[in-house]
Amino acid sequence: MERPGRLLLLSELRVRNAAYDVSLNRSLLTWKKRVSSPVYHPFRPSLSHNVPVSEIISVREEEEENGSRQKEDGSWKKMKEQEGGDCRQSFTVMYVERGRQHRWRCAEVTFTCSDGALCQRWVSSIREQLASIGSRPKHLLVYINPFGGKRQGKRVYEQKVAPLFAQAGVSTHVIVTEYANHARDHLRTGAELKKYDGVVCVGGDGMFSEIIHGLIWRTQVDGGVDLNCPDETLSPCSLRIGIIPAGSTDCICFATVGTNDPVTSALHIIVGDSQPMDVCSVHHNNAFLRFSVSLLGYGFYGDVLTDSERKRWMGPARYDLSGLKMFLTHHYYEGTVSYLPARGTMGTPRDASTCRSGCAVCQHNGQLLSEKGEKYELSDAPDCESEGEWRTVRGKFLAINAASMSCACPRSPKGLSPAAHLADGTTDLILVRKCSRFDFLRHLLRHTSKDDQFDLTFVEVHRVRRFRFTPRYCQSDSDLELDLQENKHQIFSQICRDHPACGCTPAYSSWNCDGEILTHAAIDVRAHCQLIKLFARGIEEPPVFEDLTNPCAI
Ligand SMILES: Nc1ncnc2c1ncn2[C@@H]1O[C@H](COP(=O)(O)OP(=O)(O)OP(=O)(O)O)[C@@H](O)[C@H]1O
Repeated sequence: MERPGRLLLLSELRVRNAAYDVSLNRSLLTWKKRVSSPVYHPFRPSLSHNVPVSEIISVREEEEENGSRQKEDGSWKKMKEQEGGDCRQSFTVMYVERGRQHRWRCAEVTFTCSDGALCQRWVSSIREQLASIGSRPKHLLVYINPFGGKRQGKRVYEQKVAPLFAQAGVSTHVIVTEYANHARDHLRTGAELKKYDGVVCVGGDGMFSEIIHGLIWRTQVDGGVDLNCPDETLSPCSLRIGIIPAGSTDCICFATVGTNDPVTSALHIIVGDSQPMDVCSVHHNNAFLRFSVSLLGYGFYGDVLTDSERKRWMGPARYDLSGLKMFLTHHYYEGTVSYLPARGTMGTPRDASTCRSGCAVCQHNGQLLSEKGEKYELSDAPDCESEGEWRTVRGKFLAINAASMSCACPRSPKGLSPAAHLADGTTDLILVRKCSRFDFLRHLLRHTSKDDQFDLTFVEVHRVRRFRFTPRYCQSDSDLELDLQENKHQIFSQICRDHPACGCTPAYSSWNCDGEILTHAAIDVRAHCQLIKLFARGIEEPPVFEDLTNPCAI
């Protein structure tokens, strides 16, 4: 077998009339400027460029005629007449270049050689290497929500994404959705999934949610899995999902790529990245309700969503207004939370390190908890507090949040649970107990600061595999009687849920499930390890040394 470092080609080629030694092996394309004086100069810009073959987008041949050169796409590009009038051939390599804040751009470099046959060898060698990368998608199914965010989805796709796919030789079948849940329903029944290597959604988090609901549902039906049974082992989806951000909330894209930029996302799709991701299933009384990949929030975040839905006409400003209103209203809710802690797994919610590209915690826990591995058995149902590993907490809560990822977004760069992982098979259960408005404000402000979010006496956090919530009014009569003896005042909240005009705290809130309101408050949530895969690689650590002087980048 060929070793990755074996040299495939080494030639002297020209870049902008300067001589370069250019080499290609199975993993790297390198071009290094020939210097007349070998004396080391500390301030001379770097003269060597390395591009991993995995990050080459495409290579195209340029043909010269009478001092001009014709691109393969038929357009003409003026070139300086070569001295002596010798006929030269050139080819252009397009590759990924990293910019600031995890943005990727498409850069290109044109190599010129005097020998046409040599030029051909270079082009076909690079193409051979690209073709041997099995993870790159060739056929994609694309859904565009034309009404997401600022209604720019179609334009963003056509102007920024489609040309890149065409250059990289990726063919697409594009469906512009005509109504809500069009993409979900098409994936469930109509789509011929065998024809594709991946599904791309152009839109926001709501659109992504449609895609995963369609894809996971279809995978379970094809695999004979009963989604209504919360104890079923779900079948992982084989098709990867790409997100081209074009919504008003693009948190999933931000959390998995590190930026909300359509070009960056398109390049991650083209190079065939793969980022596994956990999905939580939400059930009520043995009936499937929804999937969640980011935030399940009861109390504060549920109320903000419910209120903001009534203010849709305001646009994204509605979230600020509803947030302020719900903060001032300061409702708290009673109930029982039972949870199954993650045992034997790496990482805790209070770790200083965060989930990054190639995360060791996700890799370790992924092997331990994978849906197919079944090495980790979930304990029996929590019928009584002492059974199995289940733990139970009762109380009055301002917020109950389950974060399956950090939930970082441009507004809250660290997110609700900064150390949560994308693919470790767990969710971070955050309980914010009843406290003063001032304390709750301190808690909320920590989403935007560097301070430890959980270092507050009224906040507790648990990394869990599964949890259940029962609001107080759903508890058994005997539970209620016991509670009423403890605090007679509670009976009014029970009455007040039917009489909101009296102004007392309502008895129950709603769950905000990735931006959708759930119809039931009593839910059973289970994390499914690495159920889906995205065309992403997680957030990359910034390079130790960045070559900012690359003269070939455009
Ligand atoms: N053609 C369509 N017409 C109306 N609604 C659609 C259409 N296609 C998709 N939708 C729905 O629009 C909703 C919002 O879409 P998306 O997430 O792309 O944008 P968004 O601006 O981020 O939305 P929001 O912030 O309101 O969640 C999704 O829940 C999706 O089901």
